[in-house]
Amino acid sequence: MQQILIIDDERAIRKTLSEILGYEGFKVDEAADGEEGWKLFCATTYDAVLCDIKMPKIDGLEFLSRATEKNPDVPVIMISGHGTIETAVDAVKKGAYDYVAKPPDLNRLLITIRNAVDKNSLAKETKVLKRKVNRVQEIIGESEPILRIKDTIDKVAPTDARVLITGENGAGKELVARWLHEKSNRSNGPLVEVNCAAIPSELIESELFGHEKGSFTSAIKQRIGKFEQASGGTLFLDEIGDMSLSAQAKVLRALQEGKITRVGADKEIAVDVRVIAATNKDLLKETEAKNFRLDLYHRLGVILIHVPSLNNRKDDIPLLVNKFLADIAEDYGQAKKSIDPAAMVALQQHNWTGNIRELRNVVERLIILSGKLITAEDVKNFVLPG
Ligand SMILES: Nc1ncnc2c1ncn2[C@@H]1O[C@H](COP(=O)(O)OP(=O)(O)OP(=O)(O)O)[C@@H](O)[C@H]1O
Repeated sequence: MQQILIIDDERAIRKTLSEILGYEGFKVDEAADGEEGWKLFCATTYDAVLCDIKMPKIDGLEFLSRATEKNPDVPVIMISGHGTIETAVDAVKKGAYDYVAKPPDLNRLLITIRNAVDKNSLAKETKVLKRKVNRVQEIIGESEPILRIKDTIDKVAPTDARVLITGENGAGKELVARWLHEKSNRSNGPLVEVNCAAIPSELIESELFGHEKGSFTSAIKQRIGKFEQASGGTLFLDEIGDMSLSAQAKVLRALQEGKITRVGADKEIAVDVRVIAATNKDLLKETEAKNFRLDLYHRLGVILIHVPSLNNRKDDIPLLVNKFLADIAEDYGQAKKSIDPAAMVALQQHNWTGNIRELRNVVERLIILSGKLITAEDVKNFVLPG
């Protein structure tokens, strides 16, 4: 139920407003002066406040300034008597949502309150959504290797040291890179990701360093590369093991000198970028096979983080399953399903690929196909072949 606070020293006005708003379905609290109103405001998060301007002790403007400082999302509507209209206009400039004149026109008052409450709930929804979108997903796991990885992230993130993250596809390398950025002093800067395997080798240089208009046939306008885009932040080079040797040479130069040159340009541009790289390949083997430059390997791998596959940290499986059960239920807008301990053991004993996405898909399938309680039978029928 939406809650409104009415602050007015005239009892008759308080009573009338309170009755009407109560009739309209709001829960209403009343305060006879600014001080009492302030105490109530501090104790409850109201959906809107109606506040008289002229009051003993704390007056309406003082209340407004405290309220906007404490919780700027709660709309405050001023009630102005004779001679305070100018003050009311001033209050709106200082952050009041609106004002109504005394005696209030009840229709107008109700519309104003409804609009204010709607605006407030939209603001709240937007905040929740933004938090959901922006938040980096937690690294789930309490196994020894995961605890070690979290510890390394805490130690390494605030430095500018380059990090090479290895592990199978879907093991969680990108998640580690995101946390390295999030916990670094560069977290207000951009995190720019490049999937080196997804870009054709003839385009990778222009992708990384940018190009000048006309520098090659399809370069119809100037383009800023990922190194420049990431300036002040972090550049995440994913699948670095798939980068061509000629691009490797240029990346090496950029790392050595802190400068890049756009394709087709003569001018060098200084870039302030921290590079984090990841690969599912064994880069040392690739250097032996002459597919990867050893000097670049050493430049990139100041700190090495290996993300082990699920089979090497089976203790984490129940935690991950529970997390996915909760996340997927939330996505579907359903209550979280329970899982029988025997079903959990069956999942834990399964021989997983290194890809955590596989486990998530399995949990999603179980949620869709099982009853309220996921049983070992469900796991056998729907998940584990053979
Ligand atoms: N420890 C973890 N806790 C929770 N979720 C995880 C964990 N590790 C990975 N995930 C999730 O699994 C998925 C795959 O992880 P991520 O993309 O980081 O892997 P990757 O190794 O970078 O994969 P790729 O090699 O395909 O780029 C993502 O949705 C990620 O959020």
